[in-house]
Amino acid sequence: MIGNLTDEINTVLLKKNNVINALRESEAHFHQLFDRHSSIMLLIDYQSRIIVDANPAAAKFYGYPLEILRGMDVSLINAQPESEIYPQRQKAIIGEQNKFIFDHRLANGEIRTVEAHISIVRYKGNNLFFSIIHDVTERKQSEEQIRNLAFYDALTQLPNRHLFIDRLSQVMATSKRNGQHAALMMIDLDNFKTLNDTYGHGAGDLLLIEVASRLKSCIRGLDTVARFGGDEFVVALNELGTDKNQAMTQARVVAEKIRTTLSNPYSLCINQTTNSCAVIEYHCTASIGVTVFVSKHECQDDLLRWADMAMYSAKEAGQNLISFSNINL
Ligand SMILES: Nc1nc2c(ncn2[C@@H]2O[C@H](COP(=O)(O)OP(=O)(O)OP(=O)(O)O)[C@@H](O)[C@H]2O)c(=O)[nH]1
Repeated sequence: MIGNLTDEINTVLLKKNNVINALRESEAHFHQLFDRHSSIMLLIDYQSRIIVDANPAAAKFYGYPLEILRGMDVSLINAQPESEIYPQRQKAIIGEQNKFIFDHRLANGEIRTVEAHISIVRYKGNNLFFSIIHDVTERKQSEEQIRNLAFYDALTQLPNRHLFIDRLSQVMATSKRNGQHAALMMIDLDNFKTLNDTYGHGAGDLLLIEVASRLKSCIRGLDTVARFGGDEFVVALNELGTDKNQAMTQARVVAEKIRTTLSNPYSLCINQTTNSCAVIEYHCTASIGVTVFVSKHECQDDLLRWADMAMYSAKEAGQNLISFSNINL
């Protein structure tokens, strides 16, 4: 009887030892993998936000000695405010999301964009984030460049026609919702071709860049200015008054500001191919067509056509003028 019991106890103890050995072996395997892997890996206690463990690849990437990185508060690495990190952390804890984009600060102060693949592991009795980090800074920059090429004019950095059409839809939707008027302006430079023909394309480019900057200075943050192409620019004014006459006056004030600002002399640096640069003073004006609308039944094409027609009326009436479309009023 006692002999049987001793055998059973021995069997249980043997099994327990086997389990402990297996666990130790598995932990040793994990650590070997963790230490030798070329991917950046962090184990973070998500309660205290302390980096419990980091591998040599992480130390190399972040630029801290391993013994400093281990035990460091992860908020020293996070370059974003806690208010942005907190909701992400909660999603990782409940397993709703496991891939995140963060800005991480290296020891030398440089900010890198990283993609963190996070899973929850139990390690030495604690629940930890096991985070595998990929540096995606260059990829994000390329994506940003592609986005810029698709939506922004390369010369002036203003939104292009594509982005403007989208913004105009938003302006129309806002007007439909709140009953406030909005305005669309078509701005075309007068005799711009002469500048290109006289001083070269480079001088023309400089003027277009300056025009873009002056246009931006004439509008509010909620308005949009874009380059439609060539020497043609467009402006959308948002949230003008609900009263038609008031909205017309507001649009006229902005159009007049644009007209006078653009007609101020331009200092252009020509002959940029050589090291010397001759500065010329150039005068250029613009013809402006305006359509003021409260979005009910109008479609974008009509608005653009009306503003365009008004702009041509201004050109035909002698240039450097503002003309209002009255079709939709
Ligand atoms: N420098 C430069 N010129 C451009 C660019 N895009 C278009 N152009 C030139 O802009 C000019 C536009 O021609 P028009 O619309 O006839 O210009 P305009 O002389 O202002 O004529 P009006 O509008 O009737 O006053 C052409 O000479 C184009 O070659 C650009 O990116 N840079």
